[in-house]
Amino acid sequence: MKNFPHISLFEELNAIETPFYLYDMNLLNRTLNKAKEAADKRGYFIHYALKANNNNPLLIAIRERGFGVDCVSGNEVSKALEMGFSPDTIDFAGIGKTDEEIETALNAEIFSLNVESIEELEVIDEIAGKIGKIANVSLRINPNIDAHTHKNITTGLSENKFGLDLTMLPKLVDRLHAFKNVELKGLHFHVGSQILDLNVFKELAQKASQLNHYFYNQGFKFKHINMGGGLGVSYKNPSNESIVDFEAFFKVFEENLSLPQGMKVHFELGRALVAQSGILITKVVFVKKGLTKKFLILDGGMTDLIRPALYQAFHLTENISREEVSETYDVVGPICESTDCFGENLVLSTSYRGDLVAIYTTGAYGQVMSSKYNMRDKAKAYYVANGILYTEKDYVHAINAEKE
Ligand SMILES: Cc1ncc(COP(=O)(O)O)c(C=O)c1O
Ligand SMILES: N[C@@H](CCCC[NH3+])C(=O)O
Repeated sequence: MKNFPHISLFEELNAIETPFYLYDMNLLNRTLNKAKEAADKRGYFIHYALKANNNNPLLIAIRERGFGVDCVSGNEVSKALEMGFSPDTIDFAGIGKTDEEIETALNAEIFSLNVESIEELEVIDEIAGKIGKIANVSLRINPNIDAHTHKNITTGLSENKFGLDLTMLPKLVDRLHAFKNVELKGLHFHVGSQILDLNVFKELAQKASQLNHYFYNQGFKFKHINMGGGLGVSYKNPSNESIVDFEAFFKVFEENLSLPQGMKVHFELGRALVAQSGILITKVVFVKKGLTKKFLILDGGMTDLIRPALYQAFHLTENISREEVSETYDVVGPICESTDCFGENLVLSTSYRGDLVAIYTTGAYGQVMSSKYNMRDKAKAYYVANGILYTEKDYVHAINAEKE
């Protein structure tokens, strides 16, 4: 259990019904502080990509540091507003916004609707006209950059369902002046997720600067440029690399963006802000001997954490009930699907029925992507702060009491 930082709480954790998510609020706060410090010193603004995790304690910490929110559905916009984020810090992306979702965003007068097609722009213009609003809009351009990440989470290559293709720009520019109820505020990019190669961001910064220049020369003087999210985290080494190098990330943009004076630079980070703060805790139900393999069958499965099944994603997995590392297992969940497997040939402590197993780096795209398939109950969330274990209600109560 080299990586488990909350072993002093073992008895309490062992008494909770598994599987459950455990969030480290001290680590979250340190991560947010580092990100903010590196962004603030360059005048950059971060919208947290709420899709990564929408639990209230995390959103409160994010709001309190003055971050905005990046949303991808009308319900996410409503959630951000409900949690007290100021409308002028909320942006809304997504290729298939419904009329109702567009209306929700327009009525709330959010910072920007990030538009992904000419067809969408036409509808936004029409709806804004109908309800007497001027829509704040940014154009999501697909810069045709290879994000060098898993093919299922890359979004910036040509003929991707996301964004406006570069070849369409002349046609787009011709049409832009015709929209009466739209104010073009900025450009938006996002090329993929879990990007570890900073050269991808260097290429993005350079291409984005050229594209902004192209629009500038056509008379479009945008107020902001949004570089999206996508910064990756270490799934292999969560305890040694618990906080992403935000300084190095923002420096790439500082060195490679070339923009007119006064233009604001925005980001939409999700995973890098919250992934390492979450751990999925699950219990060994059976240790099953196969013909040549041993299976560790857990009570947590792909309904609780779908990333391994969906993207063949690796998450470091440890038996936290025992010390010595000595056996090789295929670690699987109980769901009736062959892809319900957290990892093959993983080396863990010799494990026994009832042991607790920690699956790390699950704060982003973990709990939010859970389902009730097989009529399973959803895993609950617990929070640790300063060595104390809380339910969500108790944690929110404690931080409110602290403020009084
Ligand atoms: C448009 C957009 N912005 C931001 C994000 C956040 O990405 P990440 O969690 O990789 O930072 C995503 C998800 O990939 C996205 O699609
Ligand atoms: N959900 C994905 C990333 C997609 C991000 C949204 N565009 C993951 O778990 O890695």
